[in-house]
Amino acid sequence: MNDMQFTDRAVEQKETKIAAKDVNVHYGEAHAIKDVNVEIEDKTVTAFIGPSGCGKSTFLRCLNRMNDTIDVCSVTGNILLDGEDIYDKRVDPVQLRAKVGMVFQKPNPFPKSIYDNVAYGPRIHGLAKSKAELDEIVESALRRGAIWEEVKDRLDKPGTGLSGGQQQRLCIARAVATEPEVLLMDEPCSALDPIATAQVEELIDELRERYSVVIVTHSMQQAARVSQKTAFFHLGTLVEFGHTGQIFTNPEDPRTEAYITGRIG
Ligand SMILES: Nc1ncnc2c1ncn2[C@@H]1O[C@H](COP(=O)(O)OP(=O)(O)OP(=O)(O)O)[C@@H](O)[C@H]1O
Repeated sequence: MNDMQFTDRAVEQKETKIAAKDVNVHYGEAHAIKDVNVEIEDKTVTAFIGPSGCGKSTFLRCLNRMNDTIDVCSVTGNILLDGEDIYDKRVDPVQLRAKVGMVFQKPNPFPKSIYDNVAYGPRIHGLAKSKAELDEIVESALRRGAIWEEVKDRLDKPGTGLSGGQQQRLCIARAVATEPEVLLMDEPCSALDPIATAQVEELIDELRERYSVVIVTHSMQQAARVSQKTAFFHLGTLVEFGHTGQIFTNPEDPRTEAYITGRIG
């Protein structure tokens, strides 16, 4: 692990954005997440790592109630966003997902123009009062997605006509267009080539100035490059959570050490 680069060695404590308390997730009889407690900080990139099937994506989906869409899935415990329980029955999941945006493994632009991909969320949430205001929101989101320069002359062309890496940055622009507070990313680079991966990683580093970012990744190099905090999951349990540098260089739990040295997974 000595060849890894870490983004931020400063041990700077940020405010808690999301607090998970005693979270358990079942798919029918299968117990996928076991008593997870964790505090995710604002303006920080947190990486979820661990072997395939350990529950990273399941836990990520708890954070914006995406698991609600899976019939057999039940979630217990509390997940607080700025101290408010997101599973409270007064919370509208659609509003919640505007605040806690998500970017998926495979870029999934809508079959619409580049402009409409980004304008969709702001339109349904009534964020713009005029066409000029909507234009501004779209431009600003595409800039934050680091793709404005590449698409500004073809905003009316289909989003699906872009390269994979451009599509993923468009999806990031779409996610930030509704002014989220948290961005969840489920292996956002796994369908991208190394150049597009580097661009998205650079973008993730910029996004943390404004958002709390949580990224699921299979690549320990990626976790080391982009995150300040790392959570290691194993068999549905959160085994270890701490500063990325500490997790990779001086893990406390033998299971974490076995994973990062390639002995499990
Ligand atoms: N929709 C579902 N229905 C039933 N079981 C599921 C469902 N999604 C996940 N699981 C189960 O929950 C467990 C955790 O899966 P999950 O996808 O969260 O793991 P993961 O760590 O993200 O894996 P990977 O790295 O392979 O994506 C696995 O045993 C998986 O089979």
